[in-house]
Amino acid sequence: MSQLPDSGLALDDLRTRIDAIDARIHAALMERAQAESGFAAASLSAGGTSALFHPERDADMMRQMVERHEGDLPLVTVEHLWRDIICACTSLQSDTAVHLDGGAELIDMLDLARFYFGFSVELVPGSDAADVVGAVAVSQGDLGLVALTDRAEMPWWRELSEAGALVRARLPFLVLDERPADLPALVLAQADSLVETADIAVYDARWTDLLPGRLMDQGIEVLSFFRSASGVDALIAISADLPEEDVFKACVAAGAEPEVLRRVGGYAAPIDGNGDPDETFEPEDDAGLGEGDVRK
Ligand SMILES: O=C(O)C(=O)C[C@]1(C(=O)O)C=C[C@@H](O)C=C1
Repeated sequence: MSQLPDSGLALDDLRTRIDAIDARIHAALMERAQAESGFAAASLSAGGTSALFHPERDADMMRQMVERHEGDLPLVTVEHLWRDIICACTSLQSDTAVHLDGGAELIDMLDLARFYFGFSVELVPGSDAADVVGAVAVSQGDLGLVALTDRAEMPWWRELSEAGALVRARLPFLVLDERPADLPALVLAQADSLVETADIAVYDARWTDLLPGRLMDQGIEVLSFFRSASGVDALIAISADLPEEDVFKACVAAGAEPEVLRRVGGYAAPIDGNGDPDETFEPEDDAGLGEGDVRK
């Protein structure tokens, strides 16, 4: 009879053990899918949408997972399995499609979409980010996936609004030095009351002149920017603890006095999967900016 050196168990015994574990996993999956019923109605009465997309809750669950994770199985594998399970369960409650930004490499976009939303949701290719914003805004609770590039080809975030689509999550959520599905992206969804609980607030900020290099000193991350004829259109991220007037002051202190400053969403702070699970991800620099007031 063949033996496996690490466990000392015979092949048949190992298979019996695996069968028992699989039966427990399968039973738990069926139980979870059943437990999901009732969430759509509860979500609507809590001020959410029927989409059953609650990224702050997702973030809490992922943080718990990171804390209890041990052993050889890569954390990112557990993340993906868990995302697939969540989306398979929610798709029993609501039909949510995900609209994809056609401006990004299709293979990267598909990888990201399937990693986070599994195979239970319909994917709808869009022509560009603005198209995705529009599609989410008029949908029955669909989501949008927009690739984040330092420099945008158009200020697509101008169309984000409380009445339409807002930024609701940032991907990848689990930040690792190397990981699959690593295209930086934002998830868009229709406004719901739960956006207020996000860790990080996202603003549409516009000012004349250059993009100052001192924004990061004020705790402002430039997610993306567009250089217009009159100045800069930027999508910026800053702690959601700050009231809007303090965000304005922070921009002014950095040398970018906004003519427009509009809150256009928020997201749960990504987890740094490389280090201490209690620490949230801190971006290394100002979206690749150097020291001076340079990028035009
Ligand atoms: O806890 C919720 O609010 C749910 O809607 C349930 C659930 C889940 O399946 O665990 C589903 C979708 C959300 O994104 C987060 C969690």
